Amino acid sequence: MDYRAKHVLAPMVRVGTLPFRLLAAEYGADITYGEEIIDHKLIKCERRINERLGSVDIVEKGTEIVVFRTCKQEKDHVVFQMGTSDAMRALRAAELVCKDVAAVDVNMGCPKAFSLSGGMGAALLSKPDLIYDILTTLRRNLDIPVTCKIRLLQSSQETVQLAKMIEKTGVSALAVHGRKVADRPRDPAKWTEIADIVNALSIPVIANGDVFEYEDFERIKAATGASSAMVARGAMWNASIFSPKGKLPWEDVKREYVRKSILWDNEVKNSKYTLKEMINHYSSLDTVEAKAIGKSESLFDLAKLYGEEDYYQTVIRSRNDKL
Ligand SMILES: Cc1cc2nc3c(=O)[nH]c(=O)nc-3n(C[C@H](O)[C@H](O)[C@H](O)COP(=O)(O)O)c2cc1C
Repeated sequence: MDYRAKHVLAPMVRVGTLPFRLLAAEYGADITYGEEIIDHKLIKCERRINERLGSVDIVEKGTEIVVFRTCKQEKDHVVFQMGTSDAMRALRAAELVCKDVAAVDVNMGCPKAFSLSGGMGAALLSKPDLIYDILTTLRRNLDIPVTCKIRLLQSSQETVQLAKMIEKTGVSALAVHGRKVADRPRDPAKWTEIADIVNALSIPVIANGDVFEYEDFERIKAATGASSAMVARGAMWNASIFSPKGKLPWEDVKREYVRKSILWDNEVKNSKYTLKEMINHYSSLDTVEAKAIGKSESLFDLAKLYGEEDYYQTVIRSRNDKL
């Protein structure tokens, strides 16, 4: 996969499942990351072809719990992001998905207690030997590109040193979220510190942080010199941020997301979460609509809420015809 001059959908837990990734790609995203999935979870799974949906499902063995769903439409641009703290476990996990995705990425930026206590996410940033071990193990054993996503360290000098070590592992690209571990989302992303990394590396850098409009893709690239730009919240609120023609009304995007959730049988909790994030940004959670989402227990409930019952029934009929 080529990581230059790309507009990238960032990994987002709960948000970045198949319907959202396909939506972002339809609007113009060149590369779409899936939500982070922990290796411990993945190694308990098996790969199943889902004939009814036309998807590939990674399912927890002995259950119907879908941990990761993908399909051939996105095979050449979807990135599987993993949480790990162990090279061999990371490899076992990656082997389960590597035939169905374009690349594998390791999350080295998550500041949440769950990740840190498991030695994953940002905990890796202070363990360069372990980073080296994980990335070289994946790279030597997989036929697809391997990348990682980091946050900034305390000083720019330290981040550059780490980034150079990461480059030596042979990764295909490095995504940099321009915030430090202790920074909050409202703190401005430090584009100048991303620029320091770009200047020191030869591999493509994907700059991430505070892209909220289509024009910001070029602004962050110009300010950092990065090859590509990645967006999280700006896309979560309105996935049409990727469209060069400008954003569509968020209500239209929201409806399209509901339809895609139905089409790909998305986990309803994830659809509810994503819809609420959109509504909270553009309107309020204190609305009839938001409260009705809260009470919805199924995709059919969401279909009813948005007047998409006919679409829902058509999808179900066509799935049943495939049996
Ligand atoms: C809802 C949500 C979920 C996220 N989940 C992940 C994740 O699974 N893996 C990851 O590396 N970063 C995750 N992030 C961080 C984003 O990928 C991104 O680095 C951060 O939000 C900064 O980009 P932005 O300024 O465009 O929002 C998440 C962010 C949000 C808002």
